[in-house]
Amino acid sequence: MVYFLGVDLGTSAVKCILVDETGSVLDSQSAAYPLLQPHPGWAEQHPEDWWQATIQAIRLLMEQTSVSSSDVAGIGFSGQMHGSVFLDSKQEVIRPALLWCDQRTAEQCAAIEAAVGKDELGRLTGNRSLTGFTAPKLLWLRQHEPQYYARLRHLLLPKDYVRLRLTGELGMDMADASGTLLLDVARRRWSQTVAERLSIPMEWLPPLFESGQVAGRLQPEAARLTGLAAGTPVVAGGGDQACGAVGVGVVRQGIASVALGTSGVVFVHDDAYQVDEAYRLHSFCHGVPGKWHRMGVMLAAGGSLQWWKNHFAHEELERAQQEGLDVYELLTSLAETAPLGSEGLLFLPYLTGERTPHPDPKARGAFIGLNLRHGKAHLTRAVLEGITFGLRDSLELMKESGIEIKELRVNGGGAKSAFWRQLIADIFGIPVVTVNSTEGPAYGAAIMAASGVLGKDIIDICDAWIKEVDRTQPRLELYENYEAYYQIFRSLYGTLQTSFHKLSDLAQ
Ligand SMILES: Nc1ncnc2c1ncn2[C@@H]1O[C@H](COP(=O)(O)OP(=O)(O)O)[C@@H](O)[C@H]1O
Ligand SMILES: O=C(CO)[C@@H](O)[C@H](O)COP(=O)(O)O
Repeated sequence: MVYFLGVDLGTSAVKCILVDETGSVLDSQSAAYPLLQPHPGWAEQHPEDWWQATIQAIRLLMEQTSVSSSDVAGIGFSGQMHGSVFLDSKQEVIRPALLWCDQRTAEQCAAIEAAVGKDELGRLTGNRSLTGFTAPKLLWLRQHEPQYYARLRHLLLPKDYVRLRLTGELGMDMADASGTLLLDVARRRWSQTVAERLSIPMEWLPPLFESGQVAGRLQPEAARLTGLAAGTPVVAGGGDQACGAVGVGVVRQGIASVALGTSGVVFVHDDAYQVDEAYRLHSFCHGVPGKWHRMGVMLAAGGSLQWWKNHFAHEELERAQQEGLDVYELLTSLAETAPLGSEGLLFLPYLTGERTPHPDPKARGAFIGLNLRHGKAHLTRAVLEGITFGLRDSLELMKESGIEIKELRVNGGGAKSAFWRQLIADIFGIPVVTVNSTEGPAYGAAIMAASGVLGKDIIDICDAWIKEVDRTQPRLELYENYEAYYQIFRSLYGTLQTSFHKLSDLAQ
C-alpha cells in the first residue's frame, strides 16, 4: 500500500493528513501558529512559523501512523491564498507575510486600477483589484518599506514558501496564482502587461504549474526534519479554495461548494473561462488542469463565530474545557433554542471589512433589531444566520450570472455542524450534501499528489474516492420565512455604508 500526504497551510493552523491509495484517511495532525495584527486592519504571519509547524505536524503524523517513509509516494499542498512572502536573492524572508485578510492596501488597489485601467485589469486578470490580493501588497511594500522592497527578488504565496523549504524549488500553481492579480487567468500564464504597468519585474514571479504536476522532490535535510524520505515527489497543489472544492468533488458544473473556514466561500466549477459582469465574483483557474472556477468570498464567516466564541461564550468555553466538549457544538445547540430569524434580529458579518458582494475594507459588523427579549441564544443564532445570509449574497450573484446549482457540498470547520448545514439548506433553498471526505483542503491536496504520482486524472480520483454520505433537504416553508429576513439583510449594507466608513475612520 502507498500513501499520499496532504498538507493544508491554513490561517490558524497547518493540518497534515495521510491518505492511502483507496482514499481512506489514516490520521491527521495539526499545529497552530499566531496571527499578528500590528495595526487595526492588518494581518501578518511569520513564514518561519509555518515552516516549524509543518515540520512538527508531519513528524507527529509519521510517528503516530508508523507508516514507513518509503511508502509515502507523494506530497500535495493546499494553502491560505493571496499572502505575500517576500524573499531576497538568497531566498530568505524579508519581512512577515501580509495575509489574505489584511486590509491595508485600499490606496494601492486604486493605484493598480488607475495604472492598468479597471476594465483592462478585468480583461487581463479576470478580477478586480481587491485589498486581499497579492499585487497591491507589493505596491504597499514599495511605498511604505522601500528598504525591504529594494531587497525583493522573489514573490511566493504561503504554501509555496513551505514547498520551497522542502524541495529547494520555486514554484506556484495556477489556482493560487490567480489570486495574485498578476496572472492572465484565461491563458494560464503570468500577465506581462499587468506586470509591466505596475513595474513589477517578471523574474520575481516563480514558474507556474498545474496542481497535480510534480514541482520538486524532498531534499535530504527536509527529509531528516520531517521523517519522510529524501526524493519524495512534491506536487504544486493549490490554493485552499481549489483544494477544498476538489476535496469534496466539486470538479463538474452543477455542484457548488460552500467553505465554512475563517473565511466563507461559495465556489462553482467552470469547464471554460467565464467572468461575471463587473467582476463581482472572482474568476480563477481551478485545481483541475485546464478548468476554471468562480467564487464569492466572505472574509469573516467562521471568523465571526470565532469572534463571538472568544468574547461572549465564557460559560460555554468553561463547560467545554471541564467536560471535554466542543465549544462550537455548545454554541450551535444554544442557537437552535432560538426561533427562526432570531425573533427579529439580524447580524451583519463584516467584522474585517468585506469582499463579496461588498468589496469594502471599511464595512463593519452590526446587530440590527435588538429588543429586550433578546438573549444570548438569539444573538448566537443571529450570528450564524447573518453569516449564512452573507454567503447567500454570493449565490444570488451566481444565479444572476446564469449559473445553475443543484447541490451544495459543505467543507471547512463549520461543516461539522448539522444545525449549520440545515440552515444553509433552508436559507439557500438547495440540498446540502455531506461526503465521506471530511478533511477539506488537505484531502484535495492529497488527491492532487495522487494524480501527479499515479498519472491519473483528478476527476477520476474524485469519482473513485468521494462518496455522498448524507443529504440535508431544504424545508420550503422555512426557505419562504427566511426570504423576508434575507431581503432586509440585503438592504442593510447600503443603508449603513456611510456610518461604517465614518466609524472606521474614527477608530484608526
Ligand atoms: N463544531 C463546529 N460547529 C460550527 N462551527 C465550527 C465547528 N468547528 C469549527 N467551526 C468553525 O470553523 C472555523 C474553523 O474552520 P477551519 O476550516 O478549520 O478554518 P481555517 O482553515 O480558516 O483555519 C471556526 O472558526 C468556527 O467558526
Ligand atoms: O482569501 C481567500 C480566498 O480568496 C481565503 O479563502 C483564504 O484562502 C483563507 O481561507 P481560510 O481557509 O483560512 O478560511
